[in-house]
Amino acid sequence: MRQYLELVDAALSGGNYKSNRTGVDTISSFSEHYEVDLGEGYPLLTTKRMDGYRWNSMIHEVCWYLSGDEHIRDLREETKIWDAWADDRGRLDTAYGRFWRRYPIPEDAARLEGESWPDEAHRWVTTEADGRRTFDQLQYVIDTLSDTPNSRRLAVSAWHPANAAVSTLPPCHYTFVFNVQGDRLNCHLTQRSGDIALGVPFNIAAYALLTEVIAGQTGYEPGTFAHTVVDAHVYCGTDARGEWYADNLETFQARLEAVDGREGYRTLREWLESEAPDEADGEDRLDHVPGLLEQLSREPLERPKLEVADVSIDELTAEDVQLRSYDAHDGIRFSVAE
Ligand SMILES: Nc1nc(=O)c2c([nH]1)NC[C@@H]1CN(c3ccc(C(=O)N[C@@H](CCC(=O)O)C(=O)O)cc3)CN21
Ligand SMILES: O=c1ccn([C@H]2C[C@H](O)[C@@H](COP(=O)(O)O)O2)c(=O)[nH]1
Repeated sequence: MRQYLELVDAALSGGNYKSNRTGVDTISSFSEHYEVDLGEGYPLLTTKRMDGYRWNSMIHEVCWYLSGDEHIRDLREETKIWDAWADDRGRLDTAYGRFWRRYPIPEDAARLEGESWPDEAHRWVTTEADGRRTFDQLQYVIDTLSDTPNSRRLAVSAWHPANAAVSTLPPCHYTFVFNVQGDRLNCHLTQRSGDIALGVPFNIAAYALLTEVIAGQTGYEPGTFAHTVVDAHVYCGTDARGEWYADNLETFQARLEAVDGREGYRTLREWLESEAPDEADGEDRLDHVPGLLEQLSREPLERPKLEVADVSIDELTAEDVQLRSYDAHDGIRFSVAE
């Protein structure tokens, strides 16, 4: 997908060196935005292989979001990608789906006079087993798309400010809005923080899938997926390896600017590997720059297609989604900064 390569290039060429809570440094860029027409195929990356176990992780992650679960007990049977942020009972306070499907409604005593809140009989309110009331944002969007498709209020939020302030890992992709134009269903995602090499390819795949599923359920054609990433970053290593970028970013960026043609990215990668200190022992591939330069050197291939069974968001399983006509360059391994 061309737009992903442009995002990689924009962050590397315009980004600043930035340390952060993980201890793995980054090259970081502010407010990157791109748009993809889902009518031209499914935007799964082809410059690295994303089928097989990566696809399995992504699709089960989406099913976990849709489940509304606050824990990863089912998800971790399929993939380890969230294990590092959960406790041994599988509890995780970055439960996207918990807020998508079960956003907490204030108790009666916590409400102020004049505020509007739905009662327990309301269409999208659930009274849970222990009596607490929650709101299903995603079902609200789906039903409103059928009833009042021109609504400009089709927003879903995974952000609860008070929870985010104390959470181990507040949601990264924290709000999305659907918008109908003609017969097309568009989706705009805002992400506060994006790990361009590892997280963002999953995020693109997940929201493009979600848009296709909801378009199918509501009778629209999948339209544009628009994505804004506020802190768009490339991890570049720890200690001496990370610091090398602090001291040499200008030289690196001048060389990147001078690249002419795809082969030039490979030459830049070779220069980088010969100049930068090796990664510390046991810290292989926390520097994502070489793997991303490799991707920039590859020609994107034809976009694949998705086939999604006609089932509701409550019934959707991994088997209901088939990837068709997918061909990709070799996989690239990156390590995750915790
Ligand atoms: N630094 C960082 N980057 C992220 O993308 C990220 C976090 N932290 N923390 C929370 C979640 C977890 N996510 C992750 C975590 C790991 C992979 C990962 O290792 N992906 C491998 C495939 C691993 C697998 O499928 O088993 C890849 O090559 O894409 C991807 C997304 C996205 N998020
Ligand atoms: O879906 C996701 C989840 C997480 N990320 C990345 C973005 C950051 O690199 C880390 C989160 O660290 P913060 O310090 O909380 O920003 O995880 C992602 O890209 N996509």
